Parts: sequence; C-alpha cells; structure tokens
Amino acid sequence: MTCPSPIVVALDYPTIEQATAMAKRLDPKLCRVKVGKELFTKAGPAILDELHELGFDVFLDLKFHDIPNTVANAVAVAAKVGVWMVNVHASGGRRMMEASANALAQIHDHNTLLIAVTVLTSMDETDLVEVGIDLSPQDHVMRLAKLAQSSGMDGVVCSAQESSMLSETLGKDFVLVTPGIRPAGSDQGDQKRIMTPVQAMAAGSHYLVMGRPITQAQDPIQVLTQVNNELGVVA
Ligand SMILES: O=c1ccn([C@@H]2O[C@H](COP(=O)(O)O)[C@@H](O)[C@H]2O)c(=O)[nH]1
Repeated sequence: MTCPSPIVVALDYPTIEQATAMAKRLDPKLCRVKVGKELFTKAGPAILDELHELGFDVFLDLKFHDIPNTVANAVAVAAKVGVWMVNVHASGGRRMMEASANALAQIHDHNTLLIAVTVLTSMDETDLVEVGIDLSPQDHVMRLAKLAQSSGMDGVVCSAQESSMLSETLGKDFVLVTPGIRPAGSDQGDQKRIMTPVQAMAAGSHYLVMGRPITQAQDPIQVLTQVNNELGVVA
C-alpha cells in the first residue's frame, strides 16, 4: 500500500534499538522513514531490512558525494536492497548524477527514486559565501536543481522556501523533498531555511522530512497525527 502521508520521519538515532523502538511506535500508513548517516554508520544495512519488514518505505539519506563510478555503484546497491529513495549531492556534478541515473536504469524492476541534494537547509547566504558561493541560497538551489533535472534525477532535496519557485520552473512532477520542516512554535535547532508543514505543502513540496519535532516530542504519535490532520491526510 502506498503511504498517503507526505511525512518522512528522520530516524536520527545512535543505535538500532532506539530506531526500531521509534519505528514500532510509528505506522507505515501514517509516514515513511529516513535512515541517515548516524543510524546507518552504527546499524548498517540490517536496519533497512528491519524497517522494510515493519512495512515502511525507506529513504536512505547518505547524500553520496564522490567520483562518478563510486557514487553510481553505491546508488545501484541501494536500489538492489530495495530502498524507496536514495540521494546524491548535486554539487557532485553532471557526470556523477548521469552515471548514477544510468546505473539505476540498468537495474531491472527497481522502484527507487534518485534525488539530488541542492543547498542544505541548515545553510543561509553567509554560509554559502564562506564556501565560495556568491549567490543567494535560492539562486544556487535553482542552478543545482536545473542541473539535477537535466542530469536525470527524479527530484531534489531543497528547503520548502524554494518549492514554489522550483515547481513553477521545473514542473509539478519533479519531486521536491523538503527537510527543515517546523510546526509553528517548535524549536528551529540548526535549521536556517524552515517552513511549517502546511506552508510547505501549499508551496508545492511532495515530501516533508521531519526529525526532532517528532522524535524528540513527548508524544511523537500525537505530533505526527496532528500534522497529518492539518494536511488533511486520510490513512
Ligand atoms: O538539506 C538537508 C538535507 C537533509 N536533512 C536531514 O533531514 C533531517 C532533518 O531533521 P530535523 O531534526 O527535522 O531537523 C536530518 O536527518 C537531516 O540530516 C536536512 O535537515 N537538510
């Protein structure tokens, strides 16, 4: 069954036990889940099998950024283990993204979405200047998203603040995955480019990545249910 909710819960935990405990409280009809660097470094691919057995679509968020051959092979392995979504950094360039898309195309019967990270939602204009990019986050996101689309990516990771701009320019089918989602009144933490869930969906985001606002809540299921209700999700 396809999950009707756009929410992807980031399982940013240091152990497999903590991650699976949270996953067991969640429901694959109410969200998808994301495995990032912290959890994958500790748990390895076993966590993907475990989450698949619980019925979840899994976003493997390892943000591959390396030479084309290395990234393409890593993306192919991710597709073979059956993850729903995998990502690379758009700043790895056209040849890296094309090699990854080609590697996926050669896998028979895969259903894995290949997404490129544009500008991290934790970065603002000042952070970009420090790494030598004299563009606003919006302009740099647009530049990388156009490159990602023409390199065969299914979509991009961006901030929801860029969703309407990207949706208008690149089309509504180009998948927009947006972290930096903060329900009104919740702690911003290290995120700089944020939006509420309702604002993000109105702007054209397809998927909303939410970590701490759910996983560190006193009652994670209540927060997840409330956001789904606000978005009109019928499970
Ligand atoms: O630009 C990006 C890309 C990835 N992330 C990841 O999303 C979650 C966000 O967690 P919160 O606790 O809701 O801030 C986290 O796993 C990041 O690695 C991102 O935030 N921004």
